[in-house]
Parts: sequence; structure tokens; C-alpha cells
Amino acid sequence: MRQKNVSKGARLYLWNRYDRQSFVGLVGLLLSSPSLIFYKEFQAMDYKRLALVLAAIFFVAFSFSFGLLVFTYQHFRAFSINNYKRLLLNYLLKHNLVEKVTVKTDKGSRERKKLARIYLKQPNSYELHVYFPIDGGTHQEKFLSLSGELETTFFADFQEQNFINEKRILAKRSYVEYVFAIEGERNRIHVNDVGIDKKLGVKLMNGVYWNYESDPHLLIAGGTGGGKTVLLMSLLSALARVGQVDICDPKRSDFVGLKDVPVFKDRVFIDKESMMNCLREAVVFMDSRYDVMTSHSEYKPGKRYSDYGLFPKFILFDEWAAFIASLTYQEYEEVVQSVTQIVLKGRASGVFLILAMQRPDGEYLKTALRDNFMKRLVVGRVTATAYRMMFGDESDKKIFKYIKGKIGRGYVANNGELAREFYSPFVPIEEGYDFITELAKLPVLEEVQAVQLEAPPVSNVELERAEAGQLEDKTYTITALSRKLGQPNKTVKKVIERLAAAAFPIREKAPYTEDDYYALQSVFSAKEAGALTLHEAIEEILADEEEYKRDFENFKEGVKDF
Ligand SMILES: Nc1ncnc2c1ncn2[C@@H]1O[C@H](COP(=O)(O)OP(=O)(O)OP(=O)(O)O)[C@@H](O)[C@H]1O
Repeated sequence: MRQKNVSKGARLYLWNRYDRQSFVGLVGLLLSSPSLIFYKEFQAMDYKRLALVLAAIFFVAFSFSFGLLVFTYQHFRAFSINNYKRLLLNYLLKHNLVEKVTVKTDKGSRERKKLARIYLKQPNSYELHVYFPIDGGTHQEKFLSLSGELETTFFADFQEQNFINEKRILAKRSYVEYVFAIEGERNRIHVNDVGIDKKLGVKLMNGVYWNYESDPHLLIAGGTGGGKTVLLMSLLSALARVGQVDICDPKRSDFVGLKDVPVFKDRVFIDKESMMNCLREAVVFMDSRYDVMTSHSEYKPGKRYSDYGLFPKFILFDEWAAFIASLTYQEYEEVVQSVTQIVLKGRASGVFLILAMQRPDGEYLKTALRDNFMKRLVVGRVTATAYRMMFGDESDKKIFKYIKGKIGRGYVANNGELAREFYSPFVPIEEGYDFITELAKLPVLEEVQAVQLEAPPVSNVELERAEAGQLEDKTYTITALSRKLGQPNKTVKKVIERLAAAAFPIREKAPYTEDDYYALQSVFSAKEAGALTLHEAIEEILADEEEYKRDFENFKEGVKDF
């Protein structure tokens, strides 16, 4: 609970419903008032003419006032926040969340609506904070559980709930604060603005950064045509400025052209053997870095690679699932070993993985490994199960929206945090923007140019895990699974049977995996969100899965054997 008095922004009043009308009315009257200096001329006019002149004056004044209103809403947060005020008022009134007080009048008494002490604040273009009082009021309990409904009302993404305990001398006040991520599309940035901020990391959008040091390893999922490749290219333009980037392109298409770009010279791999070798070498590279770091005269446990002036190294894999699907069992085992090493030791030694695929199924990325990817991004359309795999339990109640035609739109979250809307940097492809030309302009880095992000030191737990070198997959018994889902054993068993009978990838018997849990969670969430029967919810998830399978099969067809 926060103790200090925070600035809560503007208080919400019932008359905020009429903000726009009052603005246009007042400004319109103000603008038309100078015409009063011609009152003598007005007096001399006949009625018809006077009415015509006044109508013209008011028309011009009010049109200008309306234009001014649009301009202020577009450019000033102090005005655009009124849109949220109006939505909130509408919600509170329609859901009877206003208090009613009886006031005496000459003719008896009447009821008057009274609003609790509610505040709104928009500290920047991408966040909205709303404060509700905890003061024993009629609706206090409801005020504590508004996150989901307000998320829908604001068409925003709920991010956090905080409690504020204000201590004033004469009045003690407490509030519950809701923070929402808003206006995703307005906070989209141009590809030229993708860069590195020393404090925050790689800028991907206003308010969205990838700090690879505090949130190592990036996982990207997205359906075909959703904008994965363009996003990866935009990322490359920032990463190649601060470190070395190896690119693996099993599809042999989008990234092949980069092999002649100086910063990526000898760093673009397209055949299976060289991609496996890239991972092998990354492990050797990390081990030799550990040696350099531990034998350094200023060695101290917990220090990171950048503390020794070393640069980060990124390994970017497009279509990871296609790569895994092409491996033999032995090769697969070796790749899993290498990736395990990298996710465990990468942060301290400065090696970071970026894996992109349609959906991170356990088949292609073991769930224990997936848990170590601290930044998650989805672009384009993915299935309900894929959202659960990417954003986990935290977002289990979230309704992920797919908006047709919005290329590069999706969701982003740090592992363990709530997902929010994401728009990948805008690339003016139709105006001739060409990544190869732009990336070719980047200088080849020398080690001394390392950029150090401000991130916490490597913890003892991380070092211990890195030394142990193993990750454990989480598994569940049917009872544990049902408890986690909050459903009776019988219902869960029934859903498993139905999914398995329809060839959905789910285990029929314990031990169940995290992915099985996410698949089941998708069914129960679909049931709740769409007020469906269990049967309808299962059908919906199966239809989703069919579409995913078709897409994936088509995609595999397109990938030549490499
Ligand atoms: N950020 C963006 N800015 C502008 N246009 C974009 C953006 N992202 C995607 N597009 C448009 O959408 C098209 C498809 O995007 P992209 O190739 O990145 O999809 P993908 O998810 O990689 O698809 P696939 O898996 O089929 O390769 C691009 O050719 C481009 O025209």
C-alpha cells in the first residue's frame, strides 16, 4: 500500500457529461461577443436582416468553436481525457454506481445523484490512471473489482491495481488505483524511431521497450501475414547498432538478402547445419566470456558482461518451429541443450535469444525453456491457446481482441505481467522503404562501443541455476490441474476426452503439461467470455485449432527441406 499523497489528477463530476457542449457554447458566445460593439447598427436593422446577420455571426463563431474543440481533443491530453471521463460516467450511471441523496424541496423531497470522490489522470499519452475511494461508501466493494469492466469500457488494457493510503491531518483517505494502457495505435512509432534508450532498452512503441538485460530473451508469435518479419527487421535495425546479431532463417526467404549487408557479414544462416552450429558456437562464446569475466582483475560475482566493457550478442531465429520440425531426434536433443545453456547463462554473459514462430507449442519449445523468455510479443492473429501460452495465467481473464486489417497489431508483456496492446513500428513499405538499403548504412561495431543498459545485477539464484544447467518442466496430476483451473475433476476429464477425440494436441493421461493447462484454460475462458455452453466453447477452440493447423501445414509446405 502506497502511503504518500499522490497526485490523482482531475476529479470526476456529473456535469462532465456536458463538457463538449459547454466548451462549444462558452467559446462560441465568447467569440461572437465582440460583435456587440455594432449594437447601434443592429438596432437600425429590420428583423429579417438582423436575424440573418446574427445567424451568420453565430454560425461562424460556433463553427470555429467546434473546430477548436476537435483540435484541443486531438492535441492536448487535458482535453482528450474528457473522452475517458464521459465513458466512465456513462458506465457509473448505467450500472447504478452513483449514490442517491434525498434533498428537501418546497414540494416535499426529491432524489439527487451524487458521485463518489473519483479521479482520473493521464500522465502521458499511453497510460490512464483511475482512482476510486475506499471510504465506506455504498459502492466500495464494487470499486475494488472494476478492472475487467473498465478495460472493456475504455477499450484499453488493464495493467495494475494499487492501493493508496493518504494521511492528511484532518481527513484520512484511501483509494484504489487502476492503471490502464491506452491508445495503442496513437503510440505507434515510425521505424526510424526504433532505437536504444540506455535506461529502458530497445524502443518498440511509446511506452514499450525491450530491456534485454532485465528481461532477457524475446519470444515472438504471430500468424502468417501478421507482421512478424517486418517487426524482426525493425528490431534488427536497433540491435545491430549495439551488438552483434546472428540471423537464422530456416525459411530461406526474408533474411537471405541480409547476407551482403556489412553488419551481418558471415552472420546469416539458412541451412540446418549452419544454424545448429550458430547455437553451438554461442555456447562456446558464452563459456569463453565466463572465463574472461571470472579471470578479470575487477571480477565480482553478480557483475554483468557489460560491466567488463563487452558487447551484447543476439541470436535471431525466424520460424523456429520449422527449424525444430526439420531435426532428427539427436539433433533436437543437442539444440535443446544449447538453448537451455543460452537461456540460463545468457543474461550474465550477454547472449540473448529472439525466437519467432507461429505458436510456441511445447513440441517446439519446451515449456520450461519458454518460461525463461522474459519478453513476449504477439503480432497478427493467433489462437486463444496461443495467447495463453504467450501470456500465461496473468492474462487468463483477458479478452484478446483481433482487429481485422490492423497489420502489426498485437499484444506485449513481460513474463508474469499483464499483456497490453502493441503496434509494431510503422514501416513505410509502400513509399519504398527498403530494409536492406537502410541496414546497409549501419557501421560495423567495434567492441569498445558497448552500450550498457541500466539493469539490476545478476542474482545469486540466476547464477546457481546457470551452474546447475538444467530446467524442469512443470507437470500436473488431474487433481492439481483441476484445482488450478478452478473446475471439478469430472468436467476437466470430460473436456480432455473431447479434445483428444478431436485430435487436439493434449495429453490424455497425467502427467499433464503447462500447455495442456493452457488449452483447457482457453476452453473455460471462451465459455465464460462468450457465455457459451461447454460444448460450444470446445467447438470454438477446435475450430481455432483447425485454422492454426491449416496455416501451419501450408507454411510447412512452403518451407523447402533444408
Ligand atoms: N509494421 C509494419 N508497417 C507497415 N507494413 C507492415 C508492417 N508489418 C507488416 N506490414 C505489411 O504486411 C505484410 C506482411 O508482413 P510480414 O511479412 O512481416 O508478415 P509475417 O507475419 O512475417 O508473414 P509470413 O509468416 O507469411 O512471412 C508486409 O509485406 C507489409 O506490407
